[in-house]
Amino acid sequence: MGATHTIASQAPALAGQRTDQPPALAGQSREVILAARDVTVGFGSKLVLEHLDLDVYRGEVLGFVGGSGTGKSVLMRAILGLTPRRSGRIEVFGQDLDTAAPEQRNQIERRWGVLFQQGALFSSLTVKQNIQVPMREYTTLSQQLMDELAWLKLELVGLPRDAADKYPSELSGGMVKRASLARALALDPDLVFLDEPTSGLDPIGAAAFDGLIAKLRQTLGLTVYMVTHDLDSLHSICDRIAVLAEKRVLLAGTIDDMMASDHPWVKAYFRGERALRRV
Ligand SMILES: Nc1ncnc2c1ncn2[C@@H]1O[C@H](COP(=O)(O)OP(=O)(O)OP(=O)(O)O)[C@@H](O)[C@H]1O
Repeated sequence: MGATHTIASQAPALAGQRTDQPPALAGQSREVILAARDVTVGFGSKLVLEHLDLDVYRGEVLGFVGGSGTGKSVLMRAILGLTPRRSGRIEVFGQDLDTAAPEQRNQIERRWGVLFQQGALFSSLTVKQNIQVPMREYTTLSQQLMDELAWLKLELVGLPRDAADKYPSELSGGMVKRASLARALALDPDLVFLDEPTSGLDPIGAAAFDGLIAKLRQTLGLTVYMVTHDLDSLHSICDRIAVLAEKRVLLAGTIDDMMASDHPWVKAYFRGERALRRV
C-alpha cells in the first residue's frame, strides 16, 4: 500500500480542504484508499470537473454532495473507468488505474462494489441472478456455492430468502435498493460506491437504509463513498463530507466543518431553511 501514501504525500495542500481525522478513524493512522489528483473531465467544449483532488480514507463513510448537475455521478463514473478523463490520476488501493496491468485492474475491480442511481438491476434477471452477475464475471464458483452466497448477501441486506427468485419489477423501491446493495456486496468488497442510495425512499425507508450502511461499515469494515442529497444521511452516518462545486472538491471535512463554512452554496445547503427545518 506504499503507493497509496505516495500520491497522498505528493498532493498539494488543497485550497479550503480540511484534512481532519474522520471520527471513525480517530487515533488510527489514516490510509488513503482512493486518491484523485488533478482530475479533469469534460464533454465536448464543456468541462465538468477541472483539477479536482480528493482523498477517501479506509473505513470511513464519505458523503459526496453538490448541486444538481455539478458532476457527482461523472466523478464516480470516471473513478470506475466508465467515463474517460482528460487528465489527472486516480489511485485505488495504491494502484494507479492508468498504469495497472489488466490483471491488476481486474483485482481492483473485484475489491469494489457499486450501487448505481435507480439500482440499475438487470430487469430480465431475478434478484439472485443479479447478485450472481459479479460472481460469474470474476470467479469460477459452482452454481450451488453462488446460490448459497446470494442467500447470504440477501440476509446481510435484510431481504427475505424468497426475494431471491423475484424480478426487479416485483420489488418495492426499498427492496430494489437493498437488492442492488446485495449485488454490490457480492464479492465482499473493501470499498463500495453508492449513488444516491436513499433517493426515492420514504423517510422511514431511508433511515433504515442508512442504518444498514452504518451496520455494514461497522461489521464488514467497508469504506463507503456515497453520493447523496440526503441531509439526514449526511448528519447520521457520514464521517466526512466532500462538497463538489466550481468543478472541484471545494471543501472536505466533518459535518461541523460544513456547518461552519461561509461558502454561499455550503451555507445554503447545510444552514438553509430546509436544513434548519430538519432539527
Ligand atoms: N455522457 C455525457 N455526455 C455529455 N454530458 C454529460 C454526460 N454525462 C454527464 N454529462 C453532463 O455532466 C454534468 C454533470 O452530470 P452528473 O450526472 O455528474 O451530475 P450530478 O452532480 O450527479 O447531478 P444530480 O445530483 O442531478 O444527479 C451535467 O451537465 C450532465 O449533463
